[in-house]
Amino acid sequence: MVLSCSVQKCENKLIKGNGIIFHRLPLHDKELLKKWLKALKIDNCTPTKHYNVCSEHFIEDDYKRSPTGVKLADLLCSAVPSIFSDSSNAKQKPCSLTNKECYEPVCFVPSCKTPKGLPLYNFPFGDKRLLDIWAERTGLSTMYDTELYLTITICKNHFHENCFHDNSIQLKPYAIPSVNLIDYSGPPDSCCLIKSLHSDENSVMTSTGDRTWGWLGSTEEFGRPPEPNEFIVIPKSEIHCEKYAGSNHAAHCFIYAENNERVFDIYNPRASILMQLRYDGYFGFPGGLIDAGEDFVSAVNREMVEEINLNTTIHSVNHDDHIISHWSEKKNLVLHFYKLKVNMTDLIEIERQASLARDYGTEVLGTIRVPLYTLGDHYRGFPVFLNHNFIGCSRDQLIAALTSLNILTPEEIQLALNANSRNI
Ligand SMILES: O=c1[nH]cnc2c1ncn2[C@@H]1O[C@H](COP(=O)(O)OP(=O)(O)O)[C@@H](O)[C@H]1O
Repeated sequence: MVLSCSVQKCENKLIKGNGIIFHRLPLHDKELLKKWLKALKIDNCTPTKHYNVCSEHFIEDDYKRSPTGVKLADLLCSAVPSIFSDSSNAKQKPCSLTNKECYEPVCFVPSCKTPKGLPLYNFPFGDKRLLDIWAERTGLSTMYDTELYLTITICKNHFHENCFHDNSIQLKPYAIPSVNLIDYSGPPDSCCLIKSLHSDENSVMTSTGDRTWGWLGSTEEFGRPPEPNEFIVIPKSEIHCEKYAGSNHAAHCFIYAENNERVFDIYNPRASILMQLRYDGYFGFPGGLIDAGEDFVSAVNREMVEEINLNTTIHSVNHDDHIISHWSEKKNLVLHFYKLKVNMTDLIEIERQASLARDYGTEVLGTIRVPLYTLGDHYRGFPVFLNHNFIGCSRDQLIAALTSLNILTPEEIQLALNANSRNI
C-alpha cells in the first residue's frame, strides 16, 4: 500500500514525479493543531501522526520560499489546510502508512530524469543534520513527515564523483547530493558535510576547501547581515504571544561591571562590558539558540557555560534580567537579551575562565571589552567600535542596554553614532 492523503474524498498518493507532497498534523503546536483539526473537520477525533494531508489542500502562500523566491516543500509555521473538493465533513481514514516496504525502488528526486537501473541510496535517516540537508537539496523536505525518508531512495546521478570512495559506488559517510538538482544550485563539489565542529574525529571537507555550510546549513540564514530595520523591538507583554510561538528563538547576555578606573589616567571607561569575536568574524554577545522545550533563561545560562565557561552556581541570569527582545520576520527569528551585573573582580575572573570554555577557539575566538570613551579626535574609541560588524541585532542590543542601564546618556550615544571619521 502506498502513502495516501487522509482527507476524505482525496485520492492523492505518494507517486514519484506527481509533485504531491505530504504533511503530518502539527502535533507539536497545540494552537495550530486546533486550527488544522477544525479546517479538516476532524476536531472530534484523536489526532495521530498517521494522518497525512497532501499539498493539494494548501494554497501557494502556505509554503516557504527560498531567498530567490523558489517555492520550498516546507509549510510556513502558520499554514492551515484550506482547499477541499467539497464542503462535506472530512473524516479520518484509517492509517495508510502501514507497509513501508511497498515503495517502488526508484529515485525520488522530483526532477530526476535518469533511467532506472542506477544504484540507489537510502536517505541518512539516523543523522538529523545530514537528513535535513539531503531533504532540502532534493526538494523533498516536509516539516512533519521525516519518517517518509525511511522509505525512499535517491540515485547515483545526484552525487558528485568526490562523494564516492575510490573506484566504487559506495558513498562516503558524509556525502550529500549536489548535482542534477533543481533545488540546489551551489557548487557541485560541495558534496561532503563537515562532520561536526565539536567532533574529535577528522572533519570531512569538500575537495576544494570548506565552502559547504556543513551542519550549519539549517541555521545559516540567521547569521546573514540584516537589512536596515529588519529587527523590530517586541513589547515585553507580547514576547510569549502565539505570533512568535512558531519562530526560532535565541537568547544572549550583556555581562558588565561598573568601572570608573581611568584608562591612561585620562579616559573614564564607565563600565566593562563583555562581547566576543565569533567564528564568523562578527562581534556578538555570549548566548545562542534555544533548544526545543528549553526556556529562554535556561538556554542563555547553558550557552554561557558552553561559550565562556561561566560558573552558573555563582553568576546566572533570571527572568527579571530581561532587557529587550527583537523579531525578524524575514529570518523567523526572535532574539532575547538579558543582563548580568557582576563586580570588577568577578568580571576579570569570568574573562580568565572564558579561555577554558568548551567552545573557545572554535565558535568563540576571544572575549573583548567594549571601549565606551571617545578620544580627542571625537572618533577613536566608542564610535570606531560601533563601526565594526555585529551579528544579528547585537549592535542595537548594546545600545539598548547602555541606555536602559544608564551607563551612557542618550546624548552620549547619539554623539558616538553621529561621529564620522571624515571629521577627524
Ligand atoms: O549577540 C547576539 N545578539 C543578537 N543576536 C545574535 C547574537 N549572536 C547571535 N545572534 C543571532 O542569533 C543566531 C543564533 O545565535 P548563535 O550563533 O549565538 O547560536 P548558537 O551558538 O546556538 O549557534 C545568529 O545566527 C544570529 O542571527
